Amino acid sequence: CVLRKIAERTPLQRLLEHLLRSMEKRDPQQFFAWPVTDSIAPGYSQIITNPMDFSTIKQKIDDNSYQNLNEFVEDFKLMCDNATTYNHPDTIYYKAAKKLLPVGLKMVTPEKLRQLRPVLT
Ligand SMILES: CC(=O)c1cc(-c2ccccn2)c2ncccn12
Repeated sequence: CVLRKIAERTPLQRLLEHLLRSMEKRDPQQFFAWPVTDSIAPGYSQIITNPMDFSTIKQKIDDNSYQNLNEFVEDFKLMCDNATTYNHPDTIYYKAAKKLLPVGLKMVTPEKLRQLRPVLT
């Protein structure tokens, strides 16, 4: 029906949504769920020129903005790097980012991705 175009998912979108859900599970306090505001983080927008968070990644998946897996991984790394740039090492946000980065990167190793194929096709 031309009026209600159901958003069909490409295989890449299905892979990225699966990976995003897995990464979000490793952020139970939802520190990375939403954009960081200047009200909760003074001067944030002056210090962090390319902000990134899970909700923005989700929107980019839905908008089919990622051409490949690497662009998605780059945004995940950017999100974690922003947190270690803005926050001091003794903060919960810095420590959470330091823990989340390797966990997220392990999800996209060739070995892990091979295990995924049957599930996602
Ligand atoms: C990710 C990050 O840098 C962050 C998340 C938060 C945050 C996230 C959810 C609820 C409250 N704060 C935050 N607060 C102060 C300074 C930095 N942050």
